[in-house]
Amino acid sequence: MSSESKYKVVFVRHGQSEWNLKNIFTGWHDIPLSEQGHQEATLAGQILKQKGYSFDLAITSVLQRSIQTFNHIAEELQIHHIPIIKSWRLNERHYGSLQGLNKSETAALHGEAQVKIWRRSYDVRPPEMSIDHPDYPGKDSRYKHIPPSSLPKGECLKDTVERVLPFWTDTICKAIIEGQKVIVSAHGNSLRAIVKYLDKMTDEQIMELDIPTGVPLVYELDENLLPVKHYYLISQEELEKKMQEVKNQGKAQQN
Ligand SMILES: O=C(O)[C@@H](CO)OP(=O)(O)O
Repeated sequence: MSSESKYKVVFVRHGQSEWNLKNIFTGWHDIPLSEQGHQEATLAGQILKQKGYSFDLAITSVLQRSIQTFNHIAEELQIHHIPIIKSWRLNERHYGSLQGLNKSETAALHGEAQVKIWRRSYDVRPPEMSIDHPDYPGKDSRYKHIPPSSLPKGECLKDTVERVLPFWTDTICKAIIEGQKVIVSAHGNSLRAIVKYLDKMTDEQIMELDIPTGVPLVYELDENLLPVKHYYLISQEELEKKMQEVKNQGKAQQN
């Protein structure tokens, strides 16, 4: 089995959004970056520039926080000209009727253990969103090409894996094999879906993985697109701090 690195792909979770800041379940709700999120995305671009990265193709979800994040990176790297593929398949995990609720208040009401199950279990779905909910994707013209039966009303990570992986294989892997340098600007849980697949993580292992906002994550892949190694482009200390911040969002009391 080859373990030589042949390709690199860079993932980045969008910078902090307005709803990350307010600690609200977000999912497919289309909320912009916060001031801190804009700064994190700019910093991600500066780090990539400083380390000599450049890209031929950008891939984002159809949610503005991922697109804004790439735009900051494009600004820093001066790569506004490269093609961007935007796909709903990279959207955040759909959080069902939890979307719009504060995570700490939900933990105070239902318990931290239940919130951890909703946030991080592999195959337990959050409560379903009704089709009357203002955020129901069937009301949004950007999803009109998707058959209603494929539109989520609330996903567990397993559901997200099932919609992300065909896109990973058919579009992202294809571009990587063609020799394109690809950056993927997406979301905490759509990236957890890809990472679980790449690193063959168990359903238990993935529960403990949190992806911080606005930090480039490099995967080196062999000729068969199997991972050789991966690393974040910030110090271990900063990384642990940022990962812990994500974990803490499910606590009834912050701090
Ligand atoms: O609210 C969400 O959509 C996600 C990402 O921000 O949160 P969590 O980390 O709780 O899965």
